[in-house]
Order: sequence, then structure tokens, then C-alpha cells
Amino acid sequence: MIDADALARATTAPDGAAIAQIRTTFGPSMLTPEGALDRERMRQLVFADSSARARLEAIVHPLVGQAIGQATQTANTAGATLIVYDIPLLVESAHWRHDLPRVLVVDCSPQTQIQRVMTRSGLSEVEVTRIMAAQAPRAPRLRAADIVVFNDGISLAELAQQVQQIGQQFGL
Ligand SMILES: CC(C)(COP(=O)(O)OP(=O)(O)OC[C@H]1O[C@@H](n2cnc3c(N)ncnc32)[C@H](O)[C@@H]1O)[C@@H](O)C(=O)NCCC(=O)NCCS
Ligand SMILES: Nc1ncnc2c1ncn2[C@@H]1O[C@H](COP(=O)(O)OP(=O)(O)OP(=O)(O)O)[C@@H](O)[C@H]1O
Repeated sequence: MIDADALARATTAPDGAAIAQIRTTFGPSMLTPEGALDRERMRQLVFADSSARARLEAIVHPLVGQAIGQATQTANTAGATLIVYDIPLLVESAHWRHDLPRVLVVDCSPQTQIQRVMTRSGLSEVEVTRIMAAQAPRAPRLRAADIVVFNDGISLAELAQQVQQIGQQFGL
């Protein structure tokens, strides 16, 4: 399992690969005293200013791309029979989709999505809606899918059951 968000977070931790470029591009005030990305401050900036978001992505995404390539090599060397890539911005990025044999999209209504992210993060509805406006809408995301998991009105246990069934289709 290769988690692009975890790899992105690693690049913006203290001494992470993106930190020097973030300091040069956005200034030292965008870093915490420990030398990590100040996530709160950057979130306020990038979801209010799409050109700042593009500058951040131009730093982080190539590093995540390299880290995904390395993790893939490691998995292949270890004899992995299946690699699952968790890529939140798959539909937004022209790059990865064409390299992947199958795409699974986890779908729910926008209302459920907003509620869940509010509960998870403590962000307001306005902030969550602004973040979602920076992402691909539901229809193109669904169009990119070979398999859709409709994760709405079901418990986490029921979701786990569905995922297990899909895993069986892939020989897990
Ligand atoms: C903007 C940052 C600093 C906000 O960090 P914070 O810890 O406050 O929030 P978190 O990472 O949980 O993201 C909050 C929400 O924003 C969404 N989101 C994050 N980055 C992006 C982006 N570039 N475009 C659209 N949505 C995004 C996430 O899916 C999530 O729903 C952080 O998300 C970041 O560094 N983003 C750029 C890297 C990136 O594109 N990561 C996404 C996956 S590779
Ligand atoms: N079926 C469900 N029932 C209850 N809570 C759920 C269900 N599915 C997901 N959640 C919760 O919703 C929140 C969002 O889920 P998760 O973080 O997995 O989404 P994500 O797609 O990775 O989000 P992002 O791309 O924004 O990081 C989490 O707190 C998760 O526990």
C-alpha cells in the first residue's frame, strides 16, 4: 500500500525534502519553530489563493512522485503481487492515471463528505467547501473509476466487508 498523502506529509516534516524550497518560495514564516511546514497557515493561504496552491504543488508533487517511484521499486523487489496506490489527487493530476491498470474510487454524497471532513478535522463548513472547490467534482471522479465503492449510509464495518470482497477479486 503506497499512501501519497503520507509521503507528502513526510516531505513537509522537519528536514523534509520540500522544506528548503518552501522556505525560499514562501518565506521562513511559513515554517514552525521546529522547521516543519506550518500546515494551518499554509492551508489558509492555498485554499484562498490558487496561484499559491500551484506553487506549493510544484514543490511537493514532484517529490511525492519520486517517493512513489522508490516505494514501487522497493515493493517490486520484495516480490509484491499487488500494489495499491492511495492517491487523493489522482483525477486532478494528469500523470498517474495512465500508469495504473485499475482505478477504484470511494464515493459518497457531497453532504456526507462535508460532514465527515468537518468531524475529522474540526474545520467549518465554509472551509471544507472551499477545499472541495479546489478538487475535481464528483462526476469526473466517477468517470475515472473502474470500480466504485459507495461509502454512504453504511458503517465502517460494512465498508471493510466491501473492501475485503474487492480484495478477493484482486487475489488478496
Ligand atoms: C495544504 C496543507 C498544508 C494543509 O494541511 P492540513 O494538515 O491542514 O490538512 P490536510 O493535509 O489534512 O488536508 C485538508 C484537506 O485538503 C485536501 N487537500 C490537500 N492538499 C490539496 C490540494 N493540493 N488540492 C486539493 N485538495 C487538497 C485534503 O484532501 C484534505 O481533505 C497540506 O494538505 C498540503 O501540504 N497540501 C499540498 C500537498 C498535496 O497536494 N497533498 C495532497 C495529496 S498528495
Ligand atoms: N462509512 C463510514 N462511516 C463512518 N465514518 C466514516 C465512514 N467512511 C469514512 N468515515 C470517516 O470519514 C472521515 C474521512 O475519511 P478518510 O479520511 O478516509 O477520507 P479521505 O478520502 O482519505 O479524505 P481526504 O482525501 O480528505 O484526506 C474519516 O474520519 C473516516 O473515519
